[in-house]
Amino acid sequence: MAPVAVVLGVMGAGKTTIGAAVAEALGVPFADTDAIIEERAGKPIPEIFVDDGEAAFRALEREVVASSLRDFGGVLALGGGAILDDGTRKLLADHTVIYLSVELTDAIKRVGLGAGRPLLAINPRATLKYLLEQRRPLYLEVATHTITTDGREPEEIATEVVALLQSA
Ligand SMILES: Nc1ncnc2c1ncn2[C@@H]1O[C@H](COP(=O)(O)OP(=O)(O)OP(=O)(O)O)[C@@H](O)[C@H]1O
Ligand SMILES: O=C(O)C1=C[C@@H](O)[C@@H](O)[C@H](O)C1
Ligand SMILES: [Mg+2]
Repeated sequence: MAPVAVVLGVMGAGKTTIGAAVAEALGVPFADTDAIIEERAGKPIPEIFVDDGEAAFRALEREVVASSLRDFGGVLALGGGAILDDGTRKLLADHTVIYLSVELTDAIKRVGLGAGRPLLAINPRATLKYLLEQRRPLYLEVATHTITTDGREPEEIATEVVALLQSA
C-alpha cells in the first residue's frame, strides 16, 4: 500500500489544512508525520528538539516517513523540514508528491508568532524567509506537482488537488 498523495511545504503552507480536506473529499484517511513522531517519541516536537536535538528528530522523521510510505494508504502530510534529509528525499521517489508553495507574506500571516514551531522561536520572519529560500529547491526536486497557495482559500486549493489526483 502507498499513500494516495504526499503533501509538502514550509510551515504555514497549509499541509494539514489542505491535506485533511483532500483526504475527506476522496474518502481516505489523513495522517501527519509530525503527529506520528510525537506519538512514537511520547513527547511534543519542541521537546524532542530540546532534549535530543534536530539531528535525532530528522532521523526519527525519516523512519516515520519510510514506514508511512510503506503502510499508509491515505493522504500523508510531512513536516516542513523533512526534505532536508537526503534519505527522506530518496524515499519520495515514485510517489505522488504535492508541493504547496507559499511566499513569505502569506506564510507569516498563517504562522503568526510561530507558537509550537521550535525553529521559529527566534525572529520568525527572518527565519521563515531563510527557510523558504533554503528549501524551495529541495521541495521542487521531489515534487510531482506544485500548487501555488498565496491569496487563495483552502477550499479552492483542495479542489484543485483533488482534481489533479483524480485525473492522474
Ligand atoms: N490557503 C490558506 N489561506 C489562508 N489561511 C490558510 C491557508 N492554508 C492554511 N491556512 C491557515 O494557516 C495556518 C497554518 O496552516 P496549516 O497548519 O495547515 O499549515 P502546515 O503547513 O500544516 O504547517 P506546519 O508545518 O506548521 O504543520 C492555519 O491556521 C490554517 O487555517
Ligand atoms: O520546518 C521544519 O523544520 C519543521 C516543521 C514542523 O512541521 C515540524 O516537523 C518541526 O517543527 C520542524
Ligand atoms: Mg501541519
